[in-house]
Amino acid sequence: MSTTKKDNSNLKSCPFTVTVRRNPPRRARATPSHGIAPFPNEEILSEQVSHIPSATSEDEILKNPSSSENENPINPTASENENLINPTTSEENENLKVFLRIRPSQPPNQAQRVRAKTAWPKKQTKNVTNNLKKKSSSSCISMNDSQSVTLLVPSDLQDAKRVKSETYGGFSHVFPSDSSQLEVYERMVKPMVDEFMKGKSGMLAALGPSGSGKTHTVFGTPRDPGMVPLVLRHIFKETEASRSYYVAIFEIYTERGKSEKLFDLLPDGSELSMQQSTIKGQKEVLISNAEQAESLIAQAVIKRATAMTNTNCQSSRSQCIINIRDVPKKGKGVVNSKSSNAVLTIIDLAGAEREKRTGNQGTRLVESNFINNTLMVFGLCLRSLLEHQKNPKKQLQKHFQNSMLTRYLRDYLEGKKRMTLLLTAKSGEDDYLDTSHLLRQASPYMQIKYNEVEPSINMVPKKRHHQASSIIDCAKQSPSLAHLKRMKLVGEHAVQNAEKSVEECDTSKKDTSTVSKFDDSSSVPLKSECNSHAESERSQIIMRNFARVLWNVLKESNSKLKAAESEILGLKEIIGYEKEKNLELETQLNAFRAACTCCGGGNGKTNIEDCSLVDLDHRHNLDQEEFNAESSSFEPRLDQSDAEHMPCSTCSELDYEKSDRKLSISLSKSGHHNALEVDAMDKMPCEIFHSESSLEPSNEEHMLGSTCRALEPEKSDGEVPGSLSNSGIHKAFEVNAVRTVPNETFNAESPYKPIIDQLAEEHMLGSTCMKLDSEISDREVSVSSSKPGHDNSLEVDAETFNAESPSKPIIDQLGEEHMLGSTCLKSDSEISDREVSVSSSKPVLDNSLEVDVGIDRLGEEQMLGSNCTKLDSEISDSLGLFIKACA
Ligand SMILES: Nc1ncnc2c1ncn2[C@@H]1O[C@H](COP(=O)(O)OP(=O)(O)OP(=O)(O)O)[C@@H](O)[C@H]1O
Repeated sequence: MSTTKKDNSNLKSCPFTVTVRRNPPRRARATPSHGIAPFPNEEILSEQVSHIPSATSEDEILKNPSSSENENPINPTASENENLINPTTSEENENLKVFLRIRPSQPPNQAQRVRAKTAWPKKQTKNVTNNLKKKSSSSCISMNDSQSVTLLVPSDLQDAKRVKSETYGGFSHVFPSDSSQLEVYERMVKPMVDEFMKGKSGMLAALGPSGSGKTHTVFGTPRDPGMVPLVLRHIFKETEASRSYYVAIFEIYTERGKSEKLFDLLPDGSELSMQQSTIKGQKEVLISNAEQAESLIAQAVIKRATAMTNTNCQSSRSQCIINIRDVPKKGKGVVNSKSSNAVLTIIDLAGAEREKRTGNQGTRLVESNFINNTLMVFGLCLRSLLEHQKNPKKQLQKHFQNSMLTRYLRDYLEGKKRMTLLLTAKSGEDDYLDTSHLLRQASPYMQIKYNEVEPSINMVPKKRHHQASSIIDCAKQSPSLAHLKRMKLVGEHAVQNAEKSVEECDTSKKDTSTVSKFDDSSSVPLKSECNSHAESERSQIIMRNFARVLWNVLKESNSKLKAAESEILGLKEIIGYEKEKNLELETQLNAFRAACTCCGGGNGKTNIEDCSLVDLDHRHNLDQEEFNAESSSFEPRLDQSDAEHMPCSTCSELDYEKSDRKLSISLSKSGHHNALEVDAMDKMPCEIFHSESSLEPSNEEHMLGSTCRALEPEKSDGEVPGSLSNSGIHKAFEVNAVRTVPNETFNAESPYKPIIDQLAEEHMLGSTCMKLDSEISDREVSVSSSKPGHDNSLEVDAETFNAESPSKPIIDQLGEEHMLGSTCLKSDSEISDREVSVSSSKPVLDNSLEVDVGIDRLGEEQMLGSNCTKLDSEISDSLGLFIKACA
């Protein structure tokens, strides 16, 4: 009652309320002039309430429904005051009925509790908490009369957005927050049920934001049953012995937002499928009493997908559809005039959700998107229907195709069948946006007219009579012609009815798809004719569509085939090219082998003259596998890809101008360690080679490239042996340049080992691995690369005459690539005689090339390709050529 008082006060203030009409189509309709009480004052309301059966009088209502509607004192639509309270006139029946139910605001502590239980605490911002405090203190919606409401803008929004209050009218009825389930049933659902009992199909859909009371209205609670249980109670009270009902209940749900799915909510129900507007495999349960039906519904509700959100602790995550179908029982030749296949559909739509409000995340958010999307499509369908009705030039859009729900409800959404909408709204201040959105969206739907709805049951026998009489003739004609002719007999809505009858046949077929107990003696011949007719048409359509789809698929696969063919051609070309390349490489390899043989193979010392014949320009093209396969003691092992440019620059530059010398370079790679060791052993009194340098992995990159070592054995004769070994994972490549000159001036040996990390090797040798200038003294320089296990090391040892300078740059695997590639060694032996030996050995798993230059797998190709060993051999041209050949 307190709410009523509040509503009354709101009513008084109504004339002073500024009404903002944002969009003309949304404008509230003028209040009908035919004597609607402006607002149900307290007396009227109390009178109404007294009429509305309480829990005790419920049975009473259900006891007397068989009495004529006009005699039913409980049904306000039939009472004398009907027009005063419920403005549904025969005219208005043409329109889509939109009811509005306002949910009572929750007590603050209850609201708090709901949120405390929420699964998404993170999204509870300060604003929400503040709003919570304000909540229930004031209402955002006030009833003007039983058909209109005013939406009051909360003060904070008023200030911020200068939004004004809005009035929405024209509702079939507005249920205040204190209205009971029975009242709602009586006013809204009972007329539908009555029509259903007469054989008219009908549909009721509950629409509204999350937590606004849709599920409560549709299903209710055991103590306060909702529309579905009340409908079932009603129909079973009224049921004649010859009638039975089938109940089907299913939901449309999205699983992780992937696709929409249908689930049968009946016991033993499973996933269903949908073809066009028909649900396949849907079960129906024959119910014989209200208790059985209610327990069935209760079980289904338990099975339904629900989850906790910030707005509702048990929020529906799916669109739930309940079908109650009226099927006449087998009678002994008695035809029930009321027999029909009318279906009463009640839909509890999932609530529209605003992310801010619900605080949904993850799966909930995906579901939320699905729900909102479906509702949007639902709204679009109705809007399109409205626009089409207003302006027939505007085509009826096929929005219904965009969701399962709308596909299923196509007839309703295209205005072919009557539907009723129940809008549920929350009245809290913080619910303003939700409520405003709902009313703005849905209130125009009440302008939708039903001019082309299916004929009532009274027409059916008539129509069927005509049909029956013409069927015999029609059977002889072509099915479609017969069909059209048959439809012409129906009357002024001939064409419409022609379509409808086919649809009806379809629908009846749909409806009876899974029911085995169907029997109607009166309509069996007609039905079977109709069914076969529809069946053939449908199968034609299906076949046509199937052929079209098949054609498209074939076209697609044909184009794919063509693309694949052209790709194959391209690949063939590449293969041909690769083969050519391979052949070329093989010839080079053979030439190389010949050259190696001339060197005596293995560790034998190089015959410079012979080796000079070997052309090393293409060594980087040599395939490593081929190398490995037949590498004897004299085979440089080249890396597949990394070594490509290594020899391109200056692997080693040796100037043997005056002195004898020995140069050895070795690269080893073992375990996870890569090292490039450069040992320069010179026989010079090597002040130069007294340093030992170990390079950290990260910094190694250019170290050898820049200042590895410069050796210039210019005066002495030299011997340069090089070796590369590669054993399975173990590879070693050694380059030794040994120059022996009787002049034993230098006793210093300078083995210096810059140790370079795998990653850094790439450029190390690429720049200036070593520059050895042994201008005066004889010396011995050895460069070796070995790679045992996963360990790579490149060692360059340079030994001068007597002095041994321990300088070993150890370079890691990846760094080898350019280290040797640029200036690994540059040896110029201009003046002195020298001996260069190149050897590569590979005993099964072990390859070693003991030449002057030894390069690891990764680095070999480029190293030797460019300037691995650029021997300025004015004295011996063949030396340089031979070292190239090694690559
Ligand atoms: N008229 C009402 N009287 C009493 N309680 C109500 C009423 N309407 C709703 N409620 C209560 O409000 C809560 C939310 O209602 P309900 O679950 O029906 O909302 P909903 O619109 O179905 O939400 P969703 O779309 O998230 O499923 C429930 O606890 C319900 O009992």
